[in-house]
Amino acid sequence: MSDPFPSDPHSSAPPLPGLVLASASPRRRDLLAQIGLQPRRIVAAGLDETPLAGELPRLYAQRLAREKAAHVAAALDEPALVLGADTVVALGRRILPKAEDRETARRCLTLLSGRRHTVLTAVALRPSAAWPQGRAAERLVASTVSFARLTERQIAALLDAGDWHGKAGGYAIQGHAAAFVRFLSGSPSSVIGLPLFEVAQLLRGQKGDWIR
Ligand SMILES: Cc1cn([C@H]2C[C@H](O)[C@@H](COP(=O)(O)OP(=O)(O)OP(=O)(O)O)O2)c(=O)[nH]c1=O
Repeated sequence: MSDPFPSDPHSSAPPLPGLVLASASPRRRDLLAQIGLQPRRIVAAGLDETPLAGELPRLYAQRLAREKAAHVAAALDEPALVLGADTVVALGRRILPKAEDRETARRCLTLLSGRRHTVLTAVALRPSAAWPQGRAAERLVASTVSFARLTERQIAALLDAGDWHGKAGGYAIQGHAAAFVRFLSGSPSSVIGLPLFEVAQLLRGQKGDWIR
């Protein structure tokens, strides 16, 4: 039987672009899946994330999201829309580190105990050169999180839980720290790494049928 839908080798239609997630974060992949988006590819940018001297938290998050998306977009020779993001925990003008060891997480939790802080997530979209119809776009989302006062024993228990590893500010609101979060004002998905409402809005602003 002949193929009812033969592909036309002479078709001039451009190949469809794919969504590429420029992040090593499994949270970001899971958050995209939550709204029905599956990236065609996941490519970690692997950039140096050291803040510039005196860099303000908002500008830092925006710069990194932009750099992650642009870095991955520049390396692609296929039509693609690249999504980069960066999440920063800020105490006023101070940027708290991403906790890679227990002592850093302990220092962060001690600072956050009994206080309100800001969680900033910047997202950036960059089209690859092979998809010039795409538009560069970005958003910054700020949320406020208030922690209860933590005792030394409670901090030790949070550290033992281990889910602070690789998290901005040394805690995971989706993990054990939730037992100490008095309130969150803003975007829960943004605190975990990707503001889903804003990502959907940005995709709706692109040419093509990315999301309804
Ligand atoms: C505050 C907070 C942060 N986080 C996470 C989100 C981000 O993955 C991480 C902040 O580090 P990021 O540098 O934003 O992201 P990443 O290192 O995980 O991945 P990549 O740089 O490749 O994109 O902290 C939580 O999961 N829960 C929280 O409550």
